[in-house]
Amino acid sequence: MGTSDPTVRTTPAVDETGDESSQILQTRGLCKAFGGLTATDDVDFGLEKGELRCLIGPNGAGKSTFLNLVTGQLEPTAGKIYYDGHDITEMPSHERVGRGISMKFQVPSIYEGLSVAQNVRIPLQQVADGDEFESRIREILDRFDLLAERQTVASALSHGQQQRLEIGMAMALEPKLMLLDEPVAGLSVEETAEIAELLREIAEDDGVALVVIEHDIDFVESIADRVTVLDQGSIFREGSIEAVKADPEVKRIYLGEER
Ligand SMILES: Nc1ncnc2c1ncn2[C@@H]1O[C@H](COP(=O)(O)OP(=O)(O)OP(=O)(O)O)[C@@H](O)[C@H]1O
Repeated sequence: MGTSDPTVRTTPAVDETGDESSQILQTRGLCKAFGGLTATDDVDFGLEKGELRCLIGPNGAGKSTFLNLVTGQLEPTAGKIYYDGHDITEMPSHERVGRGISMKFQVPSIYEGLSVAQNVRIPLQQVADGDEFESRIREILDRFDLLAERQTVASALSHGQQQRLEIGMAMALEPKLMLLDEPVAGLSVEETAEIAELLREIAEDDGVALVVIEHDIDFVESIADRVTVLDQGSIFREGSIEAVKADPEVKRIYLGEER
């Protein structure tokens, strides 16, 4: 599908010269089929280090499938995934986490029966020394505004606090790439604004690259450097939020969907 707007690309930013140093993540020809259904269709995706990219598209467009391929939860049918210059297509999921790819799922995957501090301790055990635990836990809880709740059992937190806790747990792993599936679904306006600010800080201050699946276009507008639109498993458009929002073809694929 073509467009006359030069700020909107119909093909993604893949560096064919082999100079991949500025990109933390690339996929080439990535495909995933579930039986006869192609959920990811020949996706060439490129993400700069420290970039905050939003992934949007209608229901069933293949957004979650794409993130699950990057984390290794799903195996591709074809294609390659490169992370920080290395081919990780065959790498097991836990090893990808160890190399700095962390995922935040839509439903908070926290340990509900444990305290807030104990939750943060779990990922820290993978990266920090024992004598650093207490100071690192305090640092993370302070940053994610959960210090007063350190002894609170996680199930008693508000939904917004649980989302912040899970992002804090993901940051405890010192990632280079964080993938988030609808991090503000069901949150209040205030909680959404807090998460938006945190994600911008994580990209700008920590230099972590983020891919965020999101349906809320106002939230996308408030955080994204660039936007990738998926439709029927393929990249449909890619560009600035302004250009993508103004594209009549993007509006067309969303027609009939409540946003
Ligand atoms: N494990 C699976 N087995 C079979 N089909 C699947 C599986 N996972 C996803 N699909 C199908 O693949 C397509 C893409 O699904 P996916 O969840 O990636 O889309 P999405 O863009 O994240 O959608 P939504 O916005 O509704 O979450 C859908 O048609 C879905 O039904």
